[in-house]
Amino acid sequence: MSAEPSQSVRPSAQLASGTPKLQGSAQIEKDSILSVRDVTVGFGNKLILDGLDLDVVRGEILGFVGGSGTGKSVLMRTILGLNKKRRGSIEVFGRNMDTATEGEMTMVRRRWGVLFQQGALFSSLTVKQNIQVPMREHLHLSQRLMDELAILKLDLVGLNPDAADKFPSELSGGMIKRASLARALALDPDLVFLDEPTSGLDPIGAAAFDGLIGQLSKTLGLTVYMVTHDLDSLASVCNRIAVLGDKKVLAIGTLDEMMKNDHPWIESYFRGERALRRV
Ligand SMILES: Nc1ncnc2c1ncn2[C@@H]1O[C@H](COP(=O)(O)OP(=O)(O)OP(=O)(O)O)[C@@H](O)[C@H]1O
Repeated sequence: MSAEPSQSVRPSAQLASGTPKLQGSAQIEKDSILSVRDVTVGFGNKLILDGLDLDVVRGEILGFVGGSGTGKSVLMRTILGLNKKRRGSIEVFGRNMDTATEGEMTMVRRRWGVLFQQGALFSSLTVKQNIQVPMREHLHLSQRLMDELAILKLDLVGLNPDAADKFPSELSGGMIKRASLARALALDPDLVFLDEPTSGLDPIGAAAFDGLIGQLSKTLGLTVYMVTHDLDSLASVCNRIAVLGDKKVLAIGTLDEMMKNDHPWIESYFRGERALRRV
């Protein structure tokens, strides 16, 4: 995945609106549904994250950026419990992930959805069966009800019911992203993690996907944690942006605040030649 800001200029990229009213760090901590404190992750003798802090506020769309290989996916996987940390704590929905009981962990997993890079649909399952994987794991529903729910999820992400019986290999890139999002929404989550959701999409498809994320966030009250390299996504749907660098969150705030930040990487990302071309 390239670390370069997107070259494309979207048809209707604008500054995010509807930013939650945040009054300083105390308010952010109070409204936080994901709280990361002092998290340190390494592999062998290579330290990737060192004492990282982060809060994600209920209802916001947080864009997460950083140079290639800085650890954006590692952090997301650590939050999801797929990577071990060496130090620190992670609280999701008020539950400390180290001390939560198995039952509490199951409840937390039911309340989040994940869209991995490239969609990560099971290639041997149809779209409908993919959407039903989390339902089978967590719910006890009849096949008929799960079939109805799968069609509703497809509708939610703008796919026709006839996509239900297709295999991932029969879908376009944009349809794969939408089908993956439908699977991430299978259990009506409060929080979704999206790892580079618009990568590989053309500018019109990417703008439509951004629009979908914004609309779902608004109508379902979804909180969105989105790793992206896409400046248009950051500008059009993200309420806040976090920048990863030097093994930590270097800065977090609105796009306006990023535009004023004079850290060299942040400056070249948000005010470099490529970024300014999209203005
Ligand atoms: N399981 C692992 N074992 C060893 N090293 C790993 C492992 N997972 C990630 N890394 C290393 O951690 C570093 C950060 O990787 P990560 O995939 O999080 O970067 P990223 O910021 O998401 O990059 P990109 O924007 O290119 O996707 C890289 O140097 C990667 O090689």
